[in-house]
Formats: sequence, structure tokens, C-alpha cells
Amino acid sequence: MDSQKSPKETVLITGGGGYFGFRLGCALNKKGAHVILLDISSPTQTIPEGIKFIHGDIRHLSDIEKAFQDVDITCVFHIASYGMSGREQLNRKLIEEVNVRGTENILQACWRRGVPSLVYTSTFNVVFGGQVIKNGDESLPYVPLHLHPDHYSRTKSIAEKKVLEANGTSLEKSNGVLRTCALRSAGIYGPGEQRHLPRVVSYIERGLFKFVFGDPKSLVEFVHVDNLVQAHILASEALKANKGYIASGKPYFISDGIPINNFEFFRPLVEGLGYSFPSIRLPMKLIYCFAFLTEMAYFVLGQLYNFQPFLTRTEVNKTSITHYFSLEKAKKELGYEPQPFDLQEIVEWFKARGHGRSPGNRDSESLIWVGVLVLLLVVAASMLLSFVGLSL
Ligand SMILES: NC(=O)c1ccc[n+]([C@@H]2O[C@H](COP(=O)([O-])OP(=O)(O)OC[C@H]3O[C@@H](n4cnc5c(N)ncnc54)[C@H](O)[C@@H]3O)[C@@H](O)[C@H]2O)c1
Repeated sequence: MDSQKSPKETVLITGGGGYFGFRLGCALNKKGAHVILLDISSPTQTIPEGIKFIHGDIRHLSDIEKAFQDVDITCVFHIASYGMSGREQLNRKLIEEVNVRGTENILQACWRRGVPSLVYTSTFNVVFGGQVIKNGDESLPYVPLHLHPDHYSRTKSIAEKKVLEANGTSLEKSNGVLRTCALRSAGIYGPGEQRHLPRVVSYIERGLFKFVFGDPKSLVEFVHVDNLVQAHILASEALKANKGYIASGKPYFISDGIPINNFEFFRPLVEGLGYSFPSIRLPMKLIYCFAFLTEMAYFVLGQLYNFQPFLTRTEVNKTSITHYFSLEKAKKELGYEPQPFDLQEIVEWFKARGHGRSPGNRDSESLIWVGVLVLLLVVAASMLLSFVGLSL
């Protein structure tokens, strides 16, 4: 989206009401593009002038077609998704409808309306299924669908394949073809992020962040929202003739390029908010059993009370098994250069909203939660011991 060359381009962002989609929309708007955000939820922030928000559900082709009508869209950024974390991970039907059927609908609309390019926001999970990966590259195979530990990752993988297979297919309204690529993102962070950070902060504040787990040497990766924005803008450029369509039909891994232990990544946030970083480390297998229990509890009790499961098994894998990837291909072909960021701006963001420890703010609620947590850990430990006993 080079403002010098193409100031009047129109882009459509599915999931543009969400954290990343909105940030991308604002960046593209600043660069001079006309931006349309399509989402079932409005952005939580004020929509800047020049950006149009359309309320629509990607599960319904008619909603998408309304958003596409009367404009010549040059690029679709397909970001909308469902089921990434917490209790959402357990709603298989909705996950499939949004991630798979929604993606099929978006492709349909691109073909019918002659949209020449589509950038899909994918995830590391399409190749990570709980196995150790060190400096993996794009030649890694997809995780076989039946081996995915969760439906979100499985459906993101199906959707990514559909998007990449659509590369080079004919458009109905013109002689051109659709060009597509996929950016496989690490875990996203940044000020105002709503999916992971508030949950982490609520655990810290409720006194539940009392232990870490897994091997301290395990390494994972994150991506600052603005690095991911940069990568998406570069990817859309790399689907154009003047860049030799270099990204056509390809996936790229995108992260900050700094493998780090998951819990160490959050240390500046914990300490910056005035809390002590936990000194207890529990075995990963115990936490995996514990996550299984919390998922079971959600299946049984979630109908009556829609609470947030403390952790899911996928989250245990994602946080404690080494998996990080090379950025070589994204750097070489897209010109991606991740900028350095730290968590200080996030600490400030939370403090400005009244978070952070004040002396003596431990209350009875946090003691109750700690009690529940300990009880579940004891049950998980006895389950683990009986599994070990059975397998001996
Ligand atoms: N957050 C992460 O750590 C992470 C990691 C890897 C990949 N990703 C991918 O990045 C993208 C953005 O993630 P995010 O953290 O900004 O998520 P988000 O939840 O903030 O944004 C997703 C948006 O999609 C919208 N949406 C859901 N169902 C929809 C539907 N049926 N129709 C229209 N819109 C719908 C939601 O309302 C939401 O605004 C997703 O594709 C996700 O799979 C995220």
C-alpha cells in the first residue's frame, strides 16, 4: 500500500473490529488507502475518519456481498476468526462455521467481485501440533488434521490450504487471477490487546499466577502487533506485478524473531505491575492433566455457567513446548524487518486503567480461587499418578 503510487486503493479487512484488524486498518488508512472493516463486532476504539465499518457476518455470503458491492477492492485482508483461546476453543461448530465456511465465502466473493489479491492471517499452529520445532521454515509439512489437539488450529489449517490453493484461479469479473498468500503469526501482543493480556493480568491480580510450568529452557515466540501490521502491508505489496507477484501462493512465518521462554516473556508485566514472579515450577504433564480437568469441568458446567476455563491443553502445549521459526523467507521475499519492542508500554497501558498492586489488596476472593486451583491440582496429580501406575 504505497501511498505515493496508489493513494486510492480500497482494501477490505475481515475481522476489522478486532485487535489486529483494527490496528492494520488504521495503519493502511494513514498510508492513504480507503479502508473497509467488516466484522460482527464494532471496534472498541473510535473509528478514524476515512475508515468505513460494515457490520456483517462472514458465515453469510449475502453479508459479504453487501460489503463488496459498489467498490473496487484491490486487496482483502482476511483476519476474522473464532476459537483461538479460552472457552471459545471448545465451541467446535462455530469454529468450523467461521474459520472454514467463512473463508470459503470470502474466496467466493473475491472471485465474483474480481478482487485481485488476498492476504490471509494464519498461525504457527498449522505446522505445530505439540512437537518440538527449532528454527523451522516454510518447508515444514502441515500437521495431519486428525493430530491437531484443537479445532481452531485444524480449521485454520484447512482455511490456509484453501486460500493458498485459490492462488492463480480466474476472477469472474475480469481476465485476471486471484493472488493469495498466508502469514503465519506468532502470539500477538501490544497495548490494548484484549485476547491474552487481560486474562494474564486477571490471573496475576487474583493471586492465581503462583507457579510456572514446563522446562525453563523451552522457547516460543511472540509478535508485536505493529510488526504484524508491517508484515501484512508488505505481503499485500508482494502480491503485485511490480514485485513480481513474489508472495503468490506462499506462506510466511511472522514473529519478532526473538525466541524466549513463555513465562520469562511475561516477567516484565508481572513485576511492572508490582507483583512477584512465581518461584514454584510444576511439571508440564501435571498441568496438562489439570487443563484436561478444567476442559471437562467446562463441558459439564459450561451449560449452566459460561466461565473461562483456567487453561486448555492446547494452551499448555503452546506455552511450554519449544517451537520457533526462521524469518529468513519473510525478510528476503517481503522485506520484513521486525522492530524491537518491550512490555513497558503494556505495563503503562494497564496502569493507566487502574491495574497494578496496591499494598494489602489481597482479598477473600483471591483466597477462594487459590483454594479451587490447589484442589484441581491435587486431583490432576492423583490422575497423573494413576496413569503412571497403569502404564507400569
Ligand atoms: N491473537 C493471537 O495471538 C494470534 C496468534 C496467531 C494468529 N492469530 C490470528 O490473527 C487474527 C486476528 O487475531 P486477533 O487477536 O486480532 O483476534 P480478535 O478476536 O481480536 O479478532 C478477530 C475478529 O474476528 C471477528 N469475527 C469473528 N467471527 C466473525 C464472523 N462470523 N464474521 C465477521 N467477523 C467475525 C471478531 O468479532 C473479532 O473482531 C486471527 O485470524 C487469528 O487467527 C492470532
